[in-house]
Amino acid sequence: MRLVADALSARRGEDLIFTNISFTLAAGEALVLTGRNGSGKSTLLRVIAGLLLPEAGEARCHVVGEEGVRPAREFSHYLGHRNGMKRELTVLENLQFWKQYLGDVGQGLSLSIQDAASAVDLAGILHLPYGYLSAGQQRRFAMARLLVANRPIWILDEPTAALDSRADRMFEDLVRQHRRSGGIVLAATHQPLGMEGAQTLEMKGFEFHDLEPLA
Ligand SMILES: Nc1ncnc2c1ncn2[C@@H]1O[C@H](COP(=O)(O)OP(=O)(O)OP(=O)(O)O)[C@@H](O)[C@H]1O
Repeated sequence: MRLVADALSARRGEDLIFTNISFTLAAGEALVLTGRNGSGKSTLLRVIAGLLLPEAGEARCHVVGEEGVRPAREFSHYLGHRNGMKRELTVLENLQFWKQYLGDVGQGLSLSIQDAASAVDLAGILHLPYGYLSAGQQRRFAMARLLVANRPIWILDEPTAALDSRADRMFEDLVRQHRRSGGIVLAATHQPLGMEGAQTLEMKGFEFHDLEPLA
């Protein structure tokens, strides 16, 4: 599996946020996005995940043994700033929904919901409504979503916000394990996050132009 971002440009509202971004990631490789607030990190991650249409270019996957290419979104997990869970449903119901909705793609097997809960150190509270959990517990279960459906590309936007240092390490291990089994990881993060040897890409954002003084 290879992920290729080819000359991507994206617009938010009227503004071009970035142009001509290209990179290639092979199985097991990772990319860390850096850059100041508002420089376009989340926008690029959302474009690759297929949640925003690019203005130009494409993000595609080359799958070993398959002819042709497929959109990167078909192989991607996206963990954004929000957890993507319904507060009124139990943790189990939320994860059941995601397991069924996302399904497995590529080689490799997903974990059962019980095993995913254990992997994020929260076995035993699957029956609780998601809204009852602490912010850190909610984030851990959002991470468990990455495990209940097998998708080779993990797209992570500040994934460890709200986590304590123990949970940071737990997530680092999950990222390392994912990469060892051939997974690809893209992240906007200020934490080390198991991203050893990762490529980095500094987002510059669009240029601010000086405003004309008022007459
Ligand atoms: N829905 C939107 N409509 C219009 N402009 C937007 C929208 N979302 C983001 N932007 C603008 O796009 C630019 C890039 O935002 P983005 O969230 O990609 O940056 P970021 O590098 O991830 O920032 P941060 O580090 O603060 O999370 C910013 O100038 C932001 O104001």
